[in-house]
Amino acid sequence: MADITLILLAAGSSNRFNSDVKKQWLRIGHEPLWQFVARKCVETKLFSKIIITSSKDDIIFMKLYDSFTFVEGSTTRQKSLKNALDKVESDYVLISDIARPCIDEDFLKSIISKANVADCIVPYLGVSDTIVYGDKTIDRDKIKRIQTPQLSKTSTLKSALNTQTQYTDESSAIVAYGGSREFILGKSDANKITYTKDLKELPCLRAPSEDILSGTGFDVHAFEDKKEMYLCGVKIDSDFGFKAHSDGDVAIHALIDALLGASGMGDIGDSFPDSSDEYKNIDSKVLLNRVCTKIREFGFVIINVDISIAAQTPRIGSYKLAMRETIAKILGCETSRVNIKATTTEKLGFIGRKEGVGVIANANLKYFDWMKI
Ligand SMILES: Nc1ccn([C@@H]2O[C@H](COP(=O)(O)OP(=O)(O)OP(=O)(O)O)[C@@H](O)[C@H]2O)c(=O)n1
Ligand SMILES: C[C@](O)(CO)[C@H](O)COP(=O)(O)O
Repeated sequence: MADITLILLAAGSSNRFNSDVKKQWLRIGHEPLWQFVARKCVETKLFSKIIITSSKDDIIFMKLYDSFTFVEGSTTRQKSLKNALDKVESDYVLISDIARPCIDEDFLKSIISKANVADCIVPYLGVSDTIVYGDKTIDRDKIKRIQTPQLSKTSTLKSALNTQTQYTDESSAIVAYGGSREFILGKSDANKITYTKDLKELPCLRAPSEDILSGTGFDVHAFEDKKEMYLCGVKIDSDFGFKAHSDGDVAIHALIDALLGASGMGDIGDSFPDSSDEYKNIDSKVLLNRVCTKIREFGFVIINVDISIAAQTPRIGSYKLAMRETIAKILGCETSRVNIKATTTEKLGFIGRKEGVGVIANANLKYFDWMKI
């Protein structure tokens, strides 16, 4: 069998999908869609290497899920593809949109079996409706809806893409370059998710798991004179604040770790390293907002959070409602889904000696149910 590298393109921004969730992160059972597709392709044993293109922001999290070769994408499909092609050494390369999740082994084999027939093997579907272009009814038998996966000779495709012209698929680039293209009949299972309505047409997609995912976060900060104090995003009336690289909002930091824990997305230092100047004195509400956006993009919904603040000083009671409201607004949930508790440590330990504050937070998430869209 020919040596074939598979490139799965997953660096798009899902604009037309128009949802909080990016289509490549929709959950099939527990798996994000990109992993569901890649795993099925691994199981076919047809490929010597699998490369996945993804946005720079997503790659760090994808690496927590699996050990494929991840390559940073770019602003267009073709530019993302070129980044991945730089890593291809095999004679043939099969390229597919991650947004075509229901391609199966038989379909892949039927495309690969034509490897020697042309420079690019392309699946297509015909159309059965009348087609009008401007005022003119055109011959619909000449219309082809082009699908992926497409199999190309690697050297031909690399040469064909050595251009500034942007093509919407590999076969168009190869034909424009003077290469040959062989069409084979595609299938509706290989249709692409572009809009949310497309999901209903794809038979292989299982519902997301109904499991509840729970995470815990813990953080401590020492007091520091002459700083403003923020807890849960609320300014506290105090002569001192917290020693920290950021604004020191220890409660938001614990909450971020709880959310990252529940979603399996590492910890706060992985996302916002304290070695980076970008985060110096940063408002922790901005960090929480970024984490919430990512959590939603990756297919999670926040159920509730619970925050326990251990402080001998300051007294928290009068701030609790403002804290709940501030956090709920950032989380995009009802105030009732955010609970704030406070306790002293009965003057024991570093908290009791008024040297700092400790916070434990808990978060519960579920998967976004795209079947209800
Ligand atoms: N800069 C880009 C744009 C697209 N793609 C990938 O190319 C495939 C086809 O693109 P499309 O369906 O248009 O996806 P998006 O670009 O995400 O969608 P939209 O145009 O609606 O934002 C997708 O699997 C997408 O992830 C990519 O790798 N890099
Ligand atoms: C490659 C493709 O899927 C073939 O139909 C299509 O051209 C991708 O276009 P998009 O605008 O990037 O979705």
